[in-house]
Amino acid sequence: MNLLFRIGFLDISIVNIIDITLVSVLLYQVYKLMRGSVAIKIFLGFLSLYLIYLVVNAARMELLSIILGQFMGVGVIAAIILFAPEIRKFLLIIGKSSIFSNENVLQELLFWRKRETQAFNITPILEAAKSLAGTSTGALMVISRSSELKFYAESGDLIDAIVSKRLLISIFNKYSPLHDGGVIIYNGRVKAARCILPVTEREIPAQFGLRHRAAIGMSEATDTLIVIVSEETGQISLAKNGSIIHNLSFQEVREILNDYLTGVNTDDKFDSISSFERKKIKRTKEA
Ligand SMILES: Nc1ncnc2c1ncn2[C@@H]1O[C@H](COP(=O)(O)OP(=O)(O)OP(=O)(O)O)[C@@H](O)[C@H]1O
Repeated sequence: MNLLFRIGFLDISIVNIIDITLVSVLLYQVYKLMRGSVAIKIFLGFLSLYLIYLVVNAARMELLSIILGQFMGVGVIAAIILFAPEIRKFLLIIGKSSIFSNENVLQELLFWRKRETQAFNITPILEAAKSLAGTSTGALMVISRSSELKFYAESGDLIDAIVSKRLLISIFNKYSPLHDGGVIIYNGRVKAARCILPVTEREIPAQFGLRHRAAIGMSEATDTLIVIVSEETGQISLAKNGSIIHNLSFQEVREILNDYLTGVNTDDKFDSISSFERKKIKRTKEA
């Protein structure tokens, strides 16, 4: 059964409406994924060309339709090459939200294993951050609640030691061979140090260098919370889901870290990069 509606001279069926709704949702998701990156301009260019192609095709303008049709055919391959990072990110997001992304959930289903608790004592992390900030020592700590992040851990040196203030301070000490890159902390253990994290490709405020770029990139690619201690200012920031909160007090870091590890939604606390810029401009004007 396919109900038909007549709007003007157009006959629209329920299937058409579902089709249009799904395409709109998909396009919006793609737009959200690319917002702020250079790729959005290329995407909008492609979309405009495709719409012109549809109109030209419907109007039966054959010559133009053939030319644009050829361009669209090559365009798909070109789009795959041009949008490779965005396609990768899109697939990662799907993987992240799927049941198989969580190693423990999979193990639970397959082996009926009891899930280990992910909440652990965060005081050593906070005290280390405080001490590192006090001596303006740069640090990047990736806290994961759902996975060991083996792929990223293997890019650095595997450690697998109980997290402690002394250990973290030793790792990030400027003279330590392990201080470059990020540490990965999972289930109360420092899994690895000197890890290379993915760098965001979005435009971010000029004040953020590579350390912050890597933290934002890691938060885009995984469900992790990243603690950043700035070497330049000694300030502490947190990154999650591609957003960042800057210059936090230790109490704020403690609260957000606690909420994250106990599964409370903290997303509303994080500024998107654009709103961070807007707030900064407002603060400058007010001063
Ligand atoms: N892809 C990456 N993965 C992990 N760590 C990285 C990555 N890129 C840079 N870093 C770390 O960031 C350091 C460089 O930080 P940089 O000064 O450029 O950043 P920043 O955001 O300005 O931070 P700060 O405020 O501490 O100066 C490097 O020494 C390295 O430890």
